[in-house]
Amino acid sequence: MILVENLTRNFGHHKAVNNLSFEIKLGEVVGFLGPNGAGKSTTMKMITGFLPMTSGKVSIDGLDIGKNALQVKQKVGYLPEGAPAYPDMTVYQFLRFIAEARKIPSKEQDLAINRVVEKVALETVLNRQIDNLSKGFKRRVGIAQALIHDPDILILDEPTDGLDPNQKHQVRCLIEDLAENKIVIVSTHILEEVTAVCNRVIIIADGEKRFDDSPLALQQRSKYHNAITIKLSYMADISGILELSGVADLKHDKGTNRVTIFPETGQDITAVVQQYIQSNQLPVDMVFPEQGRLDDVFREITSPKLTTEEVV
Ligand SMILES: Nc1ncnc2c1ncn2[C@@H]1O[C@H](COP(=O)(O)OP(=O)(O)OP(=O)(O)O)[C@@H](O)[C@H]1O
Repeated sequence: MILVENLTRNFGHHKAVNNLSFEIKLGEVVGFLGPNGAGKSTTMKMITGFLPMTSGKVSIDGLDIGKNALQVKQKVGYLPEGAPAYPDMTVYQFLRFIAEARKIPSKEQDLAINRVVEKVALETVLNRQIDNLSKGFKRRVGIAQALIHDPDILILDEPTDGLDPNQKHQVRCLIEDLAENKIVIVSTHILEEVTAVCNRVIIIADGEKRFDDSPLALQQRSKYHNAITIKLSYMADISGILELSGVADLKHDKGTNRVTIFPETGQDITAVVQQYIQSNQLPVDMVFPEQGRLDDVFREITSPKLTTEEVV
């Protein structure tokens, strides 16, 4: 278990992380989200013991990181932002080097290297120089080094940043696979990542926690959650839709002839809308169920807090 209590880090007068508290249990895959400069990497570095905190407390399985840094680091695998490695080394040399640095006994190193090479599928590039690998493979090498000592906790800072869609997909599948019996924290500013791989979302902005709940709860904050958009092939009278039970509002974009129908909170309006379309023989080309627009929710959650003077 990870327990973070009132974690704070100042750089000069700037509070990069401000009084952050949360608790993460085994089996949780946490998306740690925030805009650029929100304090994600600074938090990750403090949780992994790579950066001293200004104040607060981090403990892992009851061990205070300030007092037991070495023991805590043995429990944690960390992929820093940008997945730094030694570019002149081959993948094998790098993993061997990390196994040494992690003080894995010589007799167990081959086993540890083979295990992560298989897990992360690095067999085909084992003897290639890291510098010459694609970004996707470089990232996988970074994940392999984080896993080499078989940690219970995996902290990945922007693991899919800069990857193409196929590579992103591969890394996400890998994270899902790894998450089974670990705690995984994935720092990202990519919203789709959260719904793809995480079962919990923590959002920070200006170093402070702004949201901590499930990805579904995040989607439910969107006005578009469970809304339905229909595309009309030509103009038709749709005024009766607003009278339907459970419908809160509608938006008609006359340029594209798309109508978005918003439900009252918690209502499922699929059946009533479909029935209305049929009984009124509306010229509908397509029907799109909406999941919720996370971009809007993210903007709302992370927008700067207004001061009392600004509110007045
Ligand atoms: N070593 C440092 N010295 C001074 N300021 C720093 C240092 N490291 C981070 N900061 C500042 O602290 C704030 C938080 O930075 P951090 O890198 O943690 O943000 P982030 O959420 O990871 O951003 P990004 O998504 O851009 O990586 C930023 O304003 C950053 O400029």
